[in-house]
Amino acid sequence: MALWSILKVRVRASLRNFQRPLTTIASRVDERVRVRLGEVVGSGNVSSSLAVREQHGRDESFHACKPPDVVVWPENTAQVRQLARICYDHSVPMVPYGTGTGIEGGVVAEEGGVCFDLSRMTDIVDLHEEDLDVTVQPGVTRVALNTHLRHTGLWFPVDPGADASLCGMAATSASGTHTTRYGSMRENVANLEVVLADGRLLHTAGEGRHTRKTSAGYNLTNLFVGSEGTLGIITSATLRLFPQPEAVASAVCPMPSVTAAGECTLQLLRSGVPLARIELLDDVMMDACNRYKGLDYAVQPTLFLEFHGTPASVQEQIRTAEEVLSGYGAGQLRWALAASERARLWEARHQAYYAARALRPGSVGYVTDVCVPISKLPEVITTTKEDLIQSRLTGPIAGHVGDGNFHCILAFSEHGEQERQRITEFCHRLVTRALAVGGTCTGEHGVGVGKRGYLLDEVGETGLEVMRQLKRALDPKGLMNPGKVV
Ligand SMILES: Cc1cc2c(cc1C)N(C[C@H](O)[C@H](O)[C@H](O)COP(=O)(O)OP(=O)(O)OC[C@H]1O[C@@H](n3cnc4c(N)ncnc43)[C@H](O)[C@@H]1O)c1[nH]c(=O)[nH]c(=O)c1N2
Ligand SMILES: CCCCCCC(=O)C(=O)O
Ligand SMILES: [Mn+2]
Repeated sequence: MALWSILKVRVRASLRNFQRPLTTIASRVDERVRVRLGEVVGSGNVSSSLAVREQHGRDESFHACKPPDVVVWPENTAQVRQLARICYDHSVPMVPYGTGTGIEGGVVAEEGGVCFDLSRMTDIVDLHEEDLDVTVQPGVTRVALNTHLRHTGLWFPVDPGADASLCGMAATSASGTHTTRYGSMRENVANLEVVLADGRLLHTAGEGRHTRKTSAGYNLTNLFVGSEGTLGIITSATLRLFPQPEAVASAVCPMPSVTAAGECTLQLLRSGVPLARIELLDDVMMDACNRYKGLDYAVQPTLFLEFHGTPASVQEQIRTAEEVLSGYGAGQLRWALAASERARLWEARHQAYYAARALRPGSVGYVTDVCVPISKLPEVITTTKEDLIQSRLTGPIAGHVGDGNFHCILAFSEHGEQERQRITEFCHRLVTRALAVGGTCTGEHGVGVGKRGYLLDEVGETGLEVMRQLKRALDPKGLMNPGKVV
């Protein structure tokens, strides 16, 4: 059987496995419900216009738009609870919406229903500078938080390329370029306030609690981190903060091959240098970034590095790192020390998604996201690059290599059916390769609609069944973001 047919059979089989715990889902939001929703939020905060619905029925990815029936903009938690209760009573699906920057179709309204756009809840509720934590409402984005914190000497380091909402980041278990040193959302959320499907209010670590650690019962906080709107609506998040580093140095370092870059990354991690960031861009990605941002970096696999600490410790880290790098044939390091130069360097990295898509103007981007044990990274990334060449695909690679996590972005024309098929097959092989070495089908973008077919292989039958039991317990009518994750 051709690979494409095998793939289709497998995807169909795993789709059949979805025993969504829904009872009855109303296919449309009728006028009665619409009126009740409007009574809660006021007429300016509810819309059924097609343009607004279409804008909310898709994210930044290629996943097809499926608009919700209504969009509501609650302004506080009490309103979210009342809206949820109305949806629950009328068995209407609910889809939470942060900033729509997701790339696995998480906000696509698979079964219509009500989209909860949380962008008007923008309060930074509690800043405890002395405890190094902060509580934010779901409309607060990471840039808004860090701007607010600028004069406190503190910051929140989890940084996906997009300026996403922090509660959306909790919902997708996001990470970013600083994760290798500071962790992902999983390590940095201390408490969540969540409106459950029936309107009940849950504080995952207890109301008002904001400790650095707890061993009080089940870890409900991390049950909701990565739940992608399928278990409840996050109406506030308590996050860990860090002191802004006294000294920062960034560098760009060309490497002879992706294999050397991967092996060197491993050795740097083993050497104990507390790398603040280590990112790999392959030659194709460097070329795309040069073109997109008007830069002149060497078109070679390249490591982007950053060191944080006191001035003395940064110097020490750099000395060790340079020794390790030279052992792997690294080229000349280009340093960025001033804040503006560093910002330029990292802006080029963060725009990788758009730079890759700009290689083919008018294209859409098929983004992959796998993560493997760090020791397997050199092998998996090298094989993936060979696979791209054999598949006749242009797929720049960028990776958070300190975490064993990397992406290819395959820019394709919506009309090129054959090319799209080759891309789907390539992505399937990539995920299979990652799973085979003990990796995961998604390091950070989440399952959404794109990775549902792989969850069974990844967590096993019992794992998936326990996830579904948890879903049924919290959302017995199957109304929370139906068609996603489990
Ligand atoms: C250019 C670029 C670069 C990157 C990325 C995107 C883009 C466009 N991303 C992906 C994206 O930014 C990330 O998934 C964010 O966490 C999504 O946050 P939004 O607020 O946009 O959620 P969005 O609105 O897209 O929703 C995503 C999912 O979360 C749910 N959700 C949102 N808010 C919720 C809430 N308050 N309560 C419950 N559920 C909620 C939604 O229902 C949906 O399932 C990423 N990601 C990453 O991890 N690392 C990276 O490096 C990058 N880089
Ligand atoms: C090859 C670049 C793909 C980028 C996808 C977005 C993302 O997660 C990132 O790290 O950037
Ligand atoms: Mn990423």
